[in-house]
Amino acid sequence: MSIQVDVQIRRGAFALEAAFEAGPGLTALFGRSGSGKTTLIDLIAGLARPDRGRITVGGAPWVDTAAGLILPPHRRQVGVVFQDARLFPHLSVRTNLGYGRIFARHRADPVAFAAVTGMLGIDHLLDRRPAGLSGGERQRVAIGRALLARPRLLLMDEPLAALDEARKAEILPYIERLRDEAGIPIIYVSHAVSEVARLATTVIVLESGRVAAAGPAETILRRADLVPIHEAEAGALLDMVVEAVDDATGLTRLTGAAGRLLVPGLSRPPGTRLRVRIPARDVLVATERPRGLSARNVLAGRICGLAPAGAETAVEIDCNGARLVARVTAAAVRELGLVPGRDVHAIIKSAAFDPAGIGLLRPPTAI
Ligand SMILES: Nc1ncnc2c1ncn2[C@@H]1O[C@H](COP(=O)(O)OP(=O)(O)OP(=O)(O)O)[C@@H](O)[C@H]1O
Repeated sequence: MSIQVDVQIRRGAFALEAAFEAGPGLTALFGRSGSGKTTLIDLIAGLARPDRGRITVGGAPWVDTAAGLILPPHRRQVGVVFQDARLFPHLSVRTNLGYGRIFARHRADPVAFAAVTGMLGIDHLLDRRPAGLSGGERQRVAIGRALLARPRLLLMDEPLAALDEARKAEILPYIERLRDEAGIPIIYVSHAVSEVARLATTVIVLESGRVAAAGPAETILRRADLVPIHEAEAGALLDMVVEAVDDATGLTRLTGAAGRLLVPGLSRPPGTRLRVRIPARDVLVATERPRGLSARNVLAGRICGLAPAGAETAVEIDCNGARLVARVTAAAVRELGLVPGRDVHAIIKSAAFDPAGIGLLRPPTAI
């Protein structure tokens, strides 16, 4: 299932003109405040009408202005999750969940109900009222309600923005499961690099109502010129597998194309596939293998690109097919003679490994 969007709309002084395609997994719409993310969600959900354009979901046209077609929201089979959960306060969680079903116009399916509540970890909350739930629990119920309407597409507009860090950490694994198990494309609006890095299969960068870049999360997020919020947050995403707990250090040993990494604070069983984000600011470059260094993680590689990143330079390093990126000053580039093709060592500071930023990874199943 995929979705194709090619739309134009003017809202006051703001003009949106955007085209993109989203496949299975989670597609992040990423951009500064005011870049048009919510406008795009409104157009896909049917809450706004484009001046011109087409939206097609799984081959079915939802919008085709040339043909005079604009399906109303209730005929779009789309689930929407907003920043606030928007549950009915006087109803139990179980009844709130049922509301999605009523609009889907089909009868209760106890198997689907149990699968959704199990996936979101909300079985034990069914008889409670929203007021007694934490913010994270409420959002999980809101996601469950959207899923039980059997949408062909799930739109999530900054679903974690109103939660504190602890609640965000609690809900992120459920969104990972949703991405990997729900079997429907998810379009996810965020301006938090860490969230996008952890969750996104594909990233669409919006700038002033236009698509500035689109592609796999690994490719987009390491480019400082495309990470629009704070270029210091650009970084690499490495696909790694848990090997074992290292006896000597008690750290978890991860292995991947780039080599081995020792990471603190992870309790994942061997064989677990992870996405590890390594911010460019936490990577140093050495032209010889460093000795007498406190950093444990040193990966050998070859410079494959240099790009300006604000006052500094982003050095892209190919470590056996995996790409790392380091931010260094222009002076260091000159003094160390950093040029494409040069063999180097990337030293990863331990600050790079924030356990909250390490996500579970499973390839999305094609549907
Ligand atoms: N109904 C409207 N009338 C006029 N201008 C509008 C309307 N709705 C949105 N805009 C403008 O369109 C631009 C894009 O807004 P939008 O909400 O899509 O951005 P966003 O990327 O979702 O921002 P944020 O991250 O702050 O939610 C903004 O400049 C906004 O002021």
